Parts: sequence; C-alpha cells; structure tokens
Amino acid sequence: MPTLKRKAELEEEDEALDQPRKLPAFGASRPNRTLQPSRTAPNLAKAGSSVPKPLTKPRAPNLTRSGMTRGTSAPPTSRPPPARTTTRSVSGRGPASSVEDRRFNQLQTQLSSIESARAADAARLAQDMEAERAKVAELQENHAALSRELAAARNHELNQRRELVHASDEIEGLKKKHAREVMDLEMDMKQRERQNRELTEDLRLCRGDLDRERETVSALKSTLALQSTAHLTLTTQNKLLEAQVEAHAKMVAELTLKLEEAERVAEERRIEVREGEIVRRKLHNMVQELKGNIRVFCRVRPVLPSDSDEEANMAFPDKREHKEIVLSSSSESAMGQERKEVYNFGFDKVFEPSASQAEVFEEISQLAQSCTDGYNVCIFAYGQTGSGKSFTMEGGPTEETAGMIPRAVDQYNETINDLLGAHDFDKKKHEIKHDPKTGATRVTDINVVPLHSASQVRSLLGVAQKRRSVAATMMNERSSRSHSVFTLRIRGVCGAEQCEGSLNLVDLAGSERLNVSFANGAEKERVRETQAINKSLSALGDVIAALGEKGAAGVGAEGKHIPYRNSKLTYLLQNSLSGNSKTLMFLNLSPLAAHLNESLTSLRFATKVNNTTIGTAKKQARSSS
Ligand SMILES: Nc1ncnc2c1ncn2[C@@H]1O[C@H](COP(=O)(O)OP(=O)(O)OP(=O)(O)O)[C@@H](O)[C@H]1O
Repeated sequence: MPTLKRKAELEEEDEALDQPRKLPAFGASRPNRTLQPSRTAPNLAKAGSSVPKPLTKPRAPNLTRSGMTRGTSAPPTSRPPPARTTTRSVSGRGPASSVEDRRFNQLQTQLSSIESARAADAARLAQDMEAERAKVAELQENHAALSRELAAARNHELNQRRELVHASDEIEGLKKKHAREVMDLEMDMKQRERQNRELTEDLRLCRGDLDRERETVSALKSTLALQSTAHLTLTTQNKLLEAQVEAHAKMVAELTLKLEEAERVAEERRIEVREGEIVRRKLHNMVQELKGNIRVFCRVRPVLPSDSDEEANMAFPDKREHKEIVLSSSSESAMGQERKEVYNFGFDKVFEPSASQAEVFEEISQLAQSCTDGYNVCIFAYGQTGSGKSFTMEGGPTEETAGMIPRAVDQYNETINDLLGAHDFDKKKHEIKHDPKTGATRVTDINVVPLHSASQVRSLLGVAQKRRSVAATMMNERSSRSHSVFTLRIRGVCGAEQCEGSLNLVDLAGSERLNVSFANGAEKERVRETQAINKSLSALGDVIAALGEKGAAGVGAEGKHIPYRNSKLTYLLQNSLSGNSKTLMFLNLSPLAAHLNESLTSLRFATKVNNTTIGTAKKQARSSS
C-alpha cells in the first residue's frame, strides 16, 4: 500500500506531467548567447584579440576662412563674402594688401593642410569602409551559418514538439491510469477502512467477550477450587462408604437368604389366602342366604329447598342397626277427637334423609360382590314420583352424588353391556332371550357397547338419560313414566374357577300413578300410560308374591308357575328375580306430609316383598380350563 508520502510524490509527479515540459529555447544550451553582430561571430571571435577600433569621425581641420572650409565635413560657421576681399586687393595695395596677402597665404596654407587632412581622412575612410565591408561579409557568413543553425534548431524543436505531443499522450494515458489506480486505491482504502472499522468493532466485542470469559474463568477457577475441596471430601467419604458398602454387601447376602426364606413362607401364606378366599366366599354367600334372597332397603330423601309442603312425621328409632322407620299421623275423628296413628315398619336397612350415596352403596356392595361369585343380582328402586329413585340408582354428576350404578361399575370396572339405541327414539322391536343352560339373559337387536372404565360408563349413562328424556318427550311422556334397566355383566376369576353373574340395576317408573293418576282418570292418554305402568308394577308384585308362595311351599313346589311373562319388565328380570338370584328392592320415600298416604302404600308393598322367600340362589360357575 502506498504511503501518504508516496502519494504526495505521485501527486507531484502528476503536476509535473500536467505542465507542458518547457523545451529548451533555441540555443538554450547557450542561454546567454544572443545574436551578435559579426563582431561576436565565431570567425570574428577568433580574431577577437584584434577587435577593430570603432569608427571615429574625421576631425575637421581648423579652418580660419569660411570659404576654404567648404567641402569638408564641418562647414564653417561664418564665411566672409569673397567679393569684398577681392575688391580690396584690386583698389589699393599698401600695408593693408600685404596683410591680406599674408592672410591669403595663411588661408592657402590652411586650405592645403585641410585638403591634405581631407585626403588623409578619405584614405582613412576608405580603409575603414574596406574594413566594414569585410565585417559585413563576415557577418553575412555568420548570418548564413546562424540561419542553418536556426533551421536545424527548428527541426530539432519540431522533433521535440512531436516527442512532447507523444509524451503528453503518454502522460495523459498515465494520468488516466494513475487516476484509475488512485480511484481503485481509494475504493480499496475505503473498503479497508470499513473492514478496519468492522475489525475494530469485532475487536471491541471480542474484548468484551474476553473480559466476560476472564470473569467466567476466574469464577470457574474459584468453583474449581471449591469443587476440588469438595472432591477431596467426597473421596474421603467415598472410601468410608465403600467400606460401608462392603459391610452392607455382607448384610445383603444374609438378608437374601432370609428373603428367600420369607418368600417361601409368603407363598405358603398366599396358598392359605386363596383357600381362605374360597372359604370367605362360601361364608359370604351363606350370610347372604341367611339374610334372605329378597331384601328391602328403605330410603327417605331429604326435604328439598324446592319443597313447599310440610314435612311428614317420620322417626328412625333403631339407631344401632338402622332397620326401623316409624310414621305417625294425627287426624280428627267424627266426634272431633284427635286420633293419632303410628305405623311401624322394619326392613333390612333404613336410610335416613341424611344418608350419603357412599353409605348406601356400602350396604349394597356386598350383594353386588355376589355377582363375581356367579350369582344373578337384581337391585331395583321402587317408590312414588320424586321420592329419589333415579338419584339412588344413577345419582348426580359429582363423585359425591354418584349413584349405585356408577359406583357398582367403579367397584368392578369390568366389561358391561348397555342398552342404547342407534337413534334418540328406538323404534326397533326387541325380544328377551334366556339361555336355560347358562341362565344368561339377552335382548335382541340392541347396541352392546364394551366399556373399559367407570368414566366411560358415566358419560354413557348421561347419553342414556338424555335419550330417555328425548324418547319420553317424543312419546309425550314424562321421564318418570318409563322403567330404566342397567345390566352389568361381571366375570370373576378365582384361581382356576371363573364365575359369571349379572347385576341389574332398575329404576322403576313412579309407583303413585297406580293410585292417583288412575283415580283422577282425567286424561285418556295418562290413563293408558298409568295402566301400562300399573300392569308392569303389578306384574312385579305378582312375581314376587308367587316366588314367596313357592318359597313357603318348599320342596315339591318346583313346578309352580311364576308369571314372569305378564310384563316385559318381569320377563327381562326373570333370571334375576328367580329363586336362583338375589334381589334387593330400594323403597324410596318422600319425606313430605302430603305424600304420607303414598308412602304408607309403598311401605306396605315393600313389607310384603320383604317377607317373601324366593328360595336359594344358585351360583353359575364354570371351569376356566
Ligand atoms: N338422597 C337425596 N339427597 C339429595 N337429593 C335427593 C335425594 N333423593 C332425591 N333427591 C332429589 O329429589 C329430586 C327427585 O329425585 P328423583 O328424580 O331421583 O326422583 P324419582 O323417584 O326418580 O322421580 P321419578 O319417578 O319422577 O323419576 C331430585 O331433584 C333429586 O336430586
């Protein structure tokens, strides 16, 4: 890269090239030489030592008579008239003429001397002329020589000028090249300056990074120092731990031996537990049988904020076993006396309004457990509209309010079959089929949906509830005017034995319609519906009654007819209501005084059911092999 000094030099060179180079003036090699008269010509110069004397004006002779001096270079200033002089010399001679003669003589003398002087001057002049002519010739020679020299010099100058033009072109080219180079160099310089700036910036950043790195390094160094110390400590601890590990290894070997022994003992215990489970099942079912195969649970719902009626007088005196409910009513006799009536009822379990869903389920869970042991179980809810049947069986949306169905599913989490039509309102005709060999019940043309979790069951129940209400609306019915049956098929595996049972959870239509709606009989459609419900509920009562009679008759009554086919409900539940199954009836009661009569009717029916013995349930077992 050219330095600034070099640039300055280049610029100076450029300036010099810009100035037209002054050719040396003609004869510049001899700058002081001027064209000189022939006196200075080289040929004269040789005779320079004998430089001719300058021409001197010939001195006029000292004429005393003006007439005598004429013809000379210096005419006399005054000249006496010659006539007077002549006159005087003719008219008288005497002393005065001698003077004039003398005078004349003198003049004659002077004249002759002047003429001789003039001759001498002329001679000298001629001589000078000759010399001058020689000089002129010499000068002409010099002139010719100088003219030649001038022509040669002009040629030379022409050549020089050509060279100059050529040199100027070259200079112009060089200048352009130089300008280009300068431009390139300037661009290069700018680029380098930019690069330089970038590098400076990079350098600044790098310095910042470096500073940070230095700080990091110093921090790491101090960390390293700490870590080294910690490492030393850990190494020491490690050695100690290794020693402990060795000790522990010995202990582990000893413990392994003990564990093997414990495992052997555990296996023995497991075998004992399996045997115990078989015994437990036997005992459990014996207990269930002792309790009776038709059982009745009574549940009174709490008073709701929306209830405007007065609360009925209900009491639950059995605080230990919760098996009693007492209803009291007071009325006025025709004589105007207050008549107080008390009704006592006893069931397998009575749930007060405060009983939670969990408490209720705890009581039915043992019965539901029988399904895994291969029994058919039927749990149905019976009661007037609004007494809490749906709440008991299906429950609310939360964990806490979940009813018996989701809780039963939660308990087993097994494959289930749900009755769900493809459309909101299922118009297909379904038939109920019983397998006499297996005791299984099947409904034709229904959707059977395999489910794998309790949450799936809940969402399916939601869909079922929705469709039930849509179907009811389409049929111009209220939801309470249809029965809902939820069947859970359960397979239990215990060792080599596999048991299959079904759990039917039934939400019956409102029972009070049997009396109230029928008695009013205002609407035809209502009456027809009520009759249908009445028929199915009556059929249920008839089936239970027939089963009771059969059970009471004991051996020999095997062939007794049970009217299952009188309604679809009883036919569907045949296998669950037969002597081979376990049945639980929930009697749901309203706590309101206005519903007291309905409640009493329901309680009487439930008592009848509770007193029924339907025989001994049979287990449906099959070998898994
Ligand atoms: N144990 C209870 N705790 C709290 N609320 C209850 C309980 N039982 C019933 N209810 C409430 O009482 C109202 C009526 O209950 P539900 O609908 O279950 O009666 P139902 O007997 O099924 O009526 P229907 O025969 O008309 O279907 C519902 O709002 C329900 O949430």
